[in-house]
Amino acid sequence: MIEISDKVVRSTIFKRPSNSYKGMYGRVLLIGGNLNFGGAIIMSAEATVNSGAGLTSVATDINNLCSLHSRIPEVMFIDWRDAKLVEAIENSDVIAIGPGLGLDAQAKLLLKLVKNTVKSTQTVILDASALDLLAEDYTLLPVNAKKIVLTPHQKEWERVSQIKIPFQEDGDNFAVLKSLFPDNNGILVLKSNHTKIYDCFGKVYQNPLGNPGMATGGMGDTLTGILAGFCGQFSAKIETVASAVYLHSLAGDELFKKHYVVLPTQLSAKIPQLMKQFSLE
Ligand SMILES: NC(=O)C1=CN([C@@H]2O[C@H](COP(=O)(O)OP(=O)(O)OC[C@H]3O[C@@H](n4cnc5c(N)ncnc54)[C@H](O)[C@@H]3O)[C@@H](O)[C@H]2O)[C@@H](O)CC1
Ligand SMILES: Nc1ncnc2c1ncn2[C@@H]1O[C@H](COP(=O)(O)OP(=O)(O)O)[C@@H](O)[C@H]1O
Ligand SMILES: [Mg+2]
Repeated sequence: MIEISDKVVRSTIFKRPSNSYKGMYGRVLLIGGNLNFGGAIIMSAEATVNSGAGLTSVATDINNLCSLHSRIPEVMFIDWRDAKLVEAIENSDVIAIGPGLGLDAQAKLLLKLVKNTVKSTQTVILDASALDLLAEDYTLLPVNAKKIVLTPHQKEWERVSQIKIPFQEDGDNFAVLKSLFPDNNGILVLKSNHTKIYDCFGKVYQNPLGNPGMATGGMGDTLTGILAGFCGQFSAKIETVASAVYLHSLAGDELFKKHYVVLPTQLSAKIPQLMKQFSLE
């Protein structure tokens, strides 16, 4: 097991060349946010924009349009019932699906659409409701993607893996990963107070940072947004995923020094400044 350190983050985040343009830093599509959980996908989107994605789009329920645009004008909106969504999936480098998605027929349809549309050049992140849908039907896993990142909290992983909490053996998690991803293209971010990240080749990173102030709804949605931003800009490998997890907790720890509770949106706002520091070190 490797403990994630500043060094991993420094090797991930690079100084941007002066001739940079938005097309170089990833087209990210986030899918989620039903009538009840619109805030979840808005928090993800805020994190994706703050973590430097070149272009961020959100496919969500039409009722979220005004709140999304008034909160984050940098983000483009797609009605998730619009047929244009297929094109949006095809044109994205990273697709993250799940925050606030829900478990109804529309949610299943969207996950199936992602599964049937993604190609071997794209990265897919599955979080929250998408993981619960996956636990009910493993054929929904978008195995054609170049990389598939699963980001369950403990309960979600229990449902997907059918291993009971507490997860004591890394070997059990590797076995499930191997069975889900015969092409070895999966990464597992098993979230907890000491999040662990596994690939299919036996590598495991552990996050030394984080704090109980982060036990706030939306904190995982925010991590998903950062992961999507990082995978869009930097290569979609385990070190990039580990860097996103580490930076999320580092931002949380900075806030926790002076705040009893760490708010996901305040954490997001800290990300650009931290990325700057790591790009200079
Ligand atoms: N503002 C919003 O709109 C929010 C919407 N959310 C959405 O709500 C939907 C349901 O997600 P939830 O995660 O609440 O529901 P889940 O039912 O998946 O998880 C909560 C349950 O898991 C148990 N649990 C055990 N270990 C846990 C651990 N380490 N961390 C978290 N829970 C643990 C809890 O006790 C609880 O019973 C998802 O679509 C999610 O994205 C949440 O992300 C919270 C914020
Ligand atoms: N006590 C804690 N210590 C460190 N990190 C925590 C703690 N509680 C929660 N977190 C972090 O917050 C996030 C919670 O994710 P999740 O449960 O999916 O939240 P949500 O679905 O509400 O957005 C994870 O990244 C987890 O590691
Ligand atoms: Mg979550």
